[in-house]
Amino acid sequence: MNHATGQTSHPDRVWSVAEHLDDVLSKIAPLDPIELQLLDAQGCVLVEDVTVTVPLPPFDNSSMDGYAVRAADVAQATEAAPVTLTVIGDVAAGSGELPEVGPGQAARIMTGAPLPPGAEAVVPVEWTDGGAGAGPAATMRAASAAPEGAGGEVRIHRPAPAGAHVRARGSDVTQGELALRTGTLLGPSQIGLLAALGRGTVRVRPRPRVVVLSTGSELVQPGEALGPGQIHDSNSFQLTAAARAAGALAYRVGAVADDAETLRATLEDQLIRADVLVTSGGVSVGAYDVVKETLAGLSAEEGKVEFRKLAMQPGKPQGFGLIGPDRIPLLALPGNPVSSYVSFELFVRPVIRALMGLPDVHRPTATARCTAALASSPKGKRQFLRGSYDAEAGTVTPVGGAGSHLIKAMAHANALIVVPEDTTEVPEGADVDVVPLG
Ligand SMILES: Nc1nc2c(c(=O)[nH]1)N[C@H]1C(S)=C(S)[C@@H](COP(=O)(O)OP(=O)(O)OC[C@H]3O[C@@H](n4cnc5c(N)ncnc54)[C@H](O)[C@@H]3O)O[C@H]1N2
Ligand code: MOO
Repeated sequence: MNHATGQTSHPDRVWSVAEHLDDVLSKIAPLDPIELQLLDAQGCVLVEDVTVTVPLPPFDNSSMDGYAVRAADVAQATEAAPVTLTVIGDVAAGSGELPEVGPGQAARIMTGAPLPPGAEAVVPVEWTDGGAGAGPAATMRAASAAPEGAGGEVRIHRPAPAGAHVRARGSDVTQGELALRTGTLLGPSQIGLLAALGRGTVRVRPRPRVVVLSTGSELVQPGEALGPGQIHDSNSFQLTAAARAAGALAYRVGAVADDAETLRATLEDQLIRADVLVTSGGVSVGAYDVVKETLAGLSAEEGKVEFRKLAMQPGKPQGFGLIGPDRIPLLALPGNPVSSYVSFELFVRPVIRALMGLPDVHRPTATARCTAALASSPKGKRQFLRGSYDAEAGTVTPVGGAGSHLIKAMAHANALIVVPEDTTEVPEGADVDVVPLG
């Protein structure tokens, strides 16, 4: 369709991969941000600047299990001439009430516990006798087994200047500081920081809800026996898995028979829960190509889906448009299993990532030395062959042939080999572009 005029392009026009992709992406805007629970926001893009309301750490605390002391008290301590201090109590992590450490005193302190008033440094337990009166201690005894450790005396073997083994309030982030900038992709450590800052929810672009439905009267659900002429529906599983791998929340709808009314009703039902609709099958030129038949004839109110021929192999027939009251993007992919998967990688994955507001919507490409000759790529078409890519060796080996029904070869490949439109043959050992599939 021409955006300016709303006209449909000529049915004989052949679109390049880039033209189709540009047209699709030009109609996709990132989803509106929503507030999500932290773990639901993993993999999403942050849509707010997160500033620090409580510094981290929120209070001065010990980085070691040991004794909180006054620096001057222990300045002269050596193992030969230890300094003896009176232990006034325990400070455990989470302690609210803190003892005041006066001259000649120490408080036994645990990692993460607040530094009590009066104390300036922490002497690790290994630099003391641990209160046992013998040589250097290796460890503290559990308070439950030896409550007397919270009192008595401790001999300090080494000095500790002010600040030693103390993690100062705000030494990680200070109040008012920018912790995470809008546009940040939330991975595990960003989620950890948000939690540390006390954020229970966060504003992000959500994962798109992708509804996948396959069409074909020959399709049978895996697990069920095949009758004559039937095959198992593999596309809806492959595409749903691919949508999840791309970051979407994907829902698989059972295969729909080649019947226009059923397809129309199913699409109407699914529109409510979809940010993207993906169909497979029924887009070529056969007498039962019901996706094309149904969607090419939508009323202006229902939306518009255009069916095109692309200069690519596999994946020549493609449908794309916006349907329903909310104008939800619909991508109608060809039914051949390799065609539908390659089409997903090229067109649906970027749509999902654009909806999520991710900066890199396309997979990176690499150059690799092809270990075998590639013969007879169709002239004028961009061909996507399946390959086994070895990043370390910088090589790619074709897996299976060009047939778009070769499901096993696809499953044994880890990359697509791209043969440009003007190339029909690639000699063994030549460099080719590859798209590694993660
Ligand atoms: N006369 C012509 N015939 C065909 C042309 C053409 O230009 N002229 N194009 C061919 C190309 S290229 C493709 S790709 C396919 C696309 O066909 P459809 O999108 O209409 O898909 P179907 O006819 O429904 O199915 C094709 C093939 O794939 C199998 N299939 C379909 N759905 C599934 C599924 N969910 N799981 C597993 N396998 C599936 C189906 O049984 C067929 O074998 O058209 C060519 N024909
Ligand atoms: O274009 Mo079809 O997708 O080659 O098999």
